Amino acid sequence: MGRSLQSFTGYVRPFSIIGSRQASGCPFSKRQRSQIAPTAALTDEVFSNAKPYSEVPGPKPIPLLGNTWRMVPVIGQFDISEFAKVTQQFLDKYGRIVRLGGLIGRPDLLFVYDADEIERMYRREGPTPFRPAMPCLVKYKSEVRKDFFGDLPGVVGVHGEQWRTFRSKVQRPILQPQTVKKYVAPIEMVTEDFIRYMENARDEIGDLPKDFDNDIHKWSLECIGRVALDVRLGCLSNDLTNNSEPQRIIDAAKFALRNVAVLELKAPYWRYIPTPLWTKYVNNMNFFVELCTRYINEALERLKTKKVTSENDLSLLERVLKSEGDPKIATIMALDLILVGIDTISMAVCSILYQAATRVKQQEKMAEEIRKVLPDPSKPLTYADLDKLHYTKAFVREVFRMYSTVIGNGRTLQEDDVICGYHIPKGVQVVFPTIVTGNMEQFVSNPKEFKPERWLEGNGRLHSFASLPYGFGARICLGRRFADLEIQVLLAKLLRRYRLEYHHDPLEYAVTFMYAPDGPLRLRMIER
Ligand code: HEM
Repeated sequence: MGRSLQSFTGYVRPFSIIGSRQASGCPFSKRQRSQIAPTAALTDEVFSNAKPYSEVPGPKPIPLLGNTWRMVPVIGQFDISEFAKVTQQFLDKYGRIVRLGGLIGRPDLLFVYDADEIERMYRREGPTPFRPAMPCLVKYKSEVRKDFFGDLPGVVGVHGEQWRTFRSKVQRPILQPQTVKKYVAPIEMVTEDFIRYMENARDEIGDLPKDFDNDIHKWSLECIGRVALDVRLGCLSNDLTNNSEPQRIIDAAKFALRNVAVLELKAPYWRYIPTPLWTKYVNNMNFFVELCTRYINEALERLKTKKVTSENDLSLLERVLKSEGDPKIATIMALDLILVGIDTISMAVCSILYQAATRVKQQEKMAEEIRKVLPDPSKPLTYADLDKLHYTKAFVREVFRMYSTVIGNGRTLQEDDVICGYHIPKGVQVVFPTIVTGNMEQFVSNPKEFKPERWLEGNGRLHSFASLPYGFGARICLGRRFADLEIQVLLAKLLRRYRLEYHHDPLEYAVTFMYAPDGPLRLRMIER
């Protein structure tokens, strides 16, 4: 299934004057820092020298049909599941800035393939960057369940002051390293259960089942339940009945993953009438809202009798409950983390494990590093241990560069701008296709070579803004520290004891919601 353009740009952010802010989300931020100063203010002169918007190259819309048809599988020449290739084709055919206009019922998309320009735009973002995202969710939050979400509907699919106010309430506890440190042991426990689950799921030669990607989803659900709801959801149990709550949660997450793109791209009629798929979507979302509400109420009850001597005794959820005094904030925070924190990490892990299994030399280097840092496999992991896994982190970073899980980010222009010498009007949705820019010779030396060392050695070209897996600036991924933690714990635990292999037809990458290997992920797991 293809991921909709709207969702694609959904992983983007807006504009303002941030000055010298760094790509703070990245563990390699020092190295990644760009040498290029953010461009000075856009003067009248800059605008008057700019070429008009109408001259930006790009596919010309056909009268009546516009350009939308080009993205529709079967009739158009661009298959949405091949979106990574399409974005590359745009660059090859039209150059570093491409306008896709005439899209029925939506603003133009402007693809920018110039890392310097991308940097400039990110650095000039205002305090409330606008990442056009998830129209279904926007309608659900702002219309269907306005009764519940009210004036502080969270961060995902929310913009302007409402976004800023909500984000400022939850950002500190979520992003503080102290908070994340507290989750090393809980995530390790979930991951140990997952590895046991994998051991049981293997066949006699050690191959994992065809739908192993579903199992990875269960692990990520279990992780997010532990982080956002303070519970073990029980998704990794081997004998779930159809009606059990964990199975219903798994089904709801799967439904969201598979149907949002269909709703947003193929059948946007829900905007006007409540189609059956839309009604199912609303019921599915209601299920998540009820689930979060119930677990947050339980956490609130527990908190009433919990002995707390310092902030350090509190979980992330408890900190938000205590500091905000409004369980609604904690519920909506949990909901947002769940909505975007399952597929992203699952798809990233599918990609990372597949790359590890098919790159023997690099996998062995990771295993060696992990063995060195963790000589005793029975000793619980610490944050300090994880911090020492430099090569392993570089491997992950290199997977993100070459196979960008979130294929791009974007921002809706809130002011007119000059990009690559063209005057671009406000309202246009700018797309930063990291899947392409991370692989451009101009910004990365020998981009076709898979080389984790490039993130450690500091020689060669590596433009900070060519590959930004978690976005940048005020709207940067809120779950990135947890995402890094979950990935590192999984690799440390798994590769410490097992070798991963892959003995089937090579998997192609496709945009199946995110960018990930498409097909049965039959990894083989062999004791070291
Ligand atoms: C490897 C996994 C992940 C990747 C590649 C990823 C990537 C991204 C990107 C590119 C953005 C947009 C940032 C921007 O606009 O500049 C984003 C936003 C977001 N992510 Fe992640 N993410 C991942 C995992 C997670 C997880 C596990 C969670 C939750 C625990 C999460 C929660 C969020 C939230 C809430 C936002 C919206 C932030 C806002 O709009 O204020 N992400 N993510």
